[in-house]
Amino acid sequence: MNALVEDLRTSPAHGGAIPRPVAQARLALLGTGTVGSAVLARLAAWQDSGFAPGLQLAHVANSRRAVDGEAGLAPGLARARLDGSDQASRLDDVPAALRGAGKSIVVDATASAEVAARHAAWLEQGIHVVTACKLARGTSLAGWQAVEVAKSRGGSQYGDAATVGAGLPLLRSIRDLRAGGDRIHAVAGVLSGSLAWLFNHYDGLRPFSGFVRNARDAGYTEPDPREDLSGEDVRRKLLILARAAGVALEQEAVEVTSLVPPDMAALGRGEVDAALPRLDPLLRQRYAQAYKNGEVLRFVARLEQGRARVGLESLPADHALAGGAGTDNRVAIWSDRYRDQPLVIQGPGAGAEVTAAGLLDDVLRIAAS
Ligand SMILES: NC(=O)C1=CN([C@@H]2O[C@H](COP(=O)(O)OP(=O)(O)OC[C@H]3O[C@@H](n4cnc5c(N)ncnc54)[C@H](OP(=O)(O)O)[C@@H]3O)[C@@H](O)[C@H]2O)C=CC1
Ligand SMILES: N[C@@H](CC=O)C(=O)O
Repeated sequence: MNALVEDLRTSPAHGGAIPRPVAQARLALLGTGTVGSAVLARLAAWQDSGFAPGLQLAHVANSRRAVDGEAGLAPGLARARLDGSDQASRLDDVPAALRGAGKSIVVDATASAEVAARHAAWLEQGIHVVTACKLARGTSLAGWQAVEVAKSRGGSQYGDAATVGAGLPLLRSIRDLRAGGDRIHAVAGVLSGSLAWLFNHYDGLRPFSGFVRNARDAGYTEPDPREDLSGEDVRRKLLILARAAGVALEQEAVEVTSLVPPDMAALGRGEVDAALPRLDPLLRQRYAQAYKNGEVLRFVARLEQGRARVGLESLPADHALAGGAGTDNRVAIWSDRYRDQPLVIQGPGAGAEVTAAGLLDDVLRIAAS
């Protein structure tokens, strides 16, 4: 914490977390990797402190196994129960596992297209979906529309705060502005936590590929880091933001400039790590050019005048989009209200804990609604 700012946790006025009276809700957690494990850890801490006692963990699954708990699984023991389970993971089993008193909520902490393809069907059955995965709303326009239709047919809610900015109040702000009668004019910024981290750390001396491995090991990248490096993950985030802003873009409408050379894009997933050094020459050259101009590299997404694009830019170091540190996303939003000076939202845009917190904020909101 910044030494100039008083840490409120040490202030006598600080009362800690307020126990939250939520109506009963049954959760199915899909995915127990980087993000899913942090969801379990947060639920376990809540259980110990008595926060949100109405939440019950009814089903936990990864791609291989599943475990059910009619009376609720203890979040702190769920991983061990899952590892010892001989029940196969089957998405068809999820609705039955959620049956019972209270609201039913699927928490999608996977990067799976197969799981994303179920979101609309679950919503249509009245099961709420909270997701970190962008594949249902951030790919085809038809997929986005299917979620909208299913929500209204099922009277269900879709929690997507964690899909952009790892839970930063980006989608919420855009929706609140529109709900207040504003029109969004433009959105521009750094939307990738891993690419932010990479370009905040890369020094042009040590190989870029080494930094990619560090970002992956820290849990910032997608399970396949090419999703980040190719700009595809940022394309999805920009599409989700654009659609929330009222711009119904098809995915092909976003111009994406990838950092991944074609020979690396064609490799199987298991071959990617050894091939990462193929990134190094291009990045060394782009860094040297920017450095010579007194500039910095940032991977920027822009939605301006109906045009959407994503790619690496060389920006003056004092440019409005060049600020931030670590995994910070930094996004500027122009609207009727913020015409000259944009609304700027900045904060960590990747990482297990912030993403899990974003997911569970949506769970609490839905459970309490
Ligand atoms: N990491 C971050 O900072 C952020 C991530 N996200 C999003 O969160 C999602 C998860 O990312 P992350 O945790 O890093 O990924 P991981 O690869 O660490 O974990 C993915 C999990 O999904 C499981 N899975 C895959 N298919 C299925 C299936 N059909 N049914 C049930 N579980 C399945 C995997 O199972 P198995 O263990 O068997 O392989 C694994 O446990 C991604 O969509 C990502 O975009 C969003 C914001 C930030
Ligand atoms: N890989 C993503 C994680 C969050 O969505 C990123 O780097 O931003």
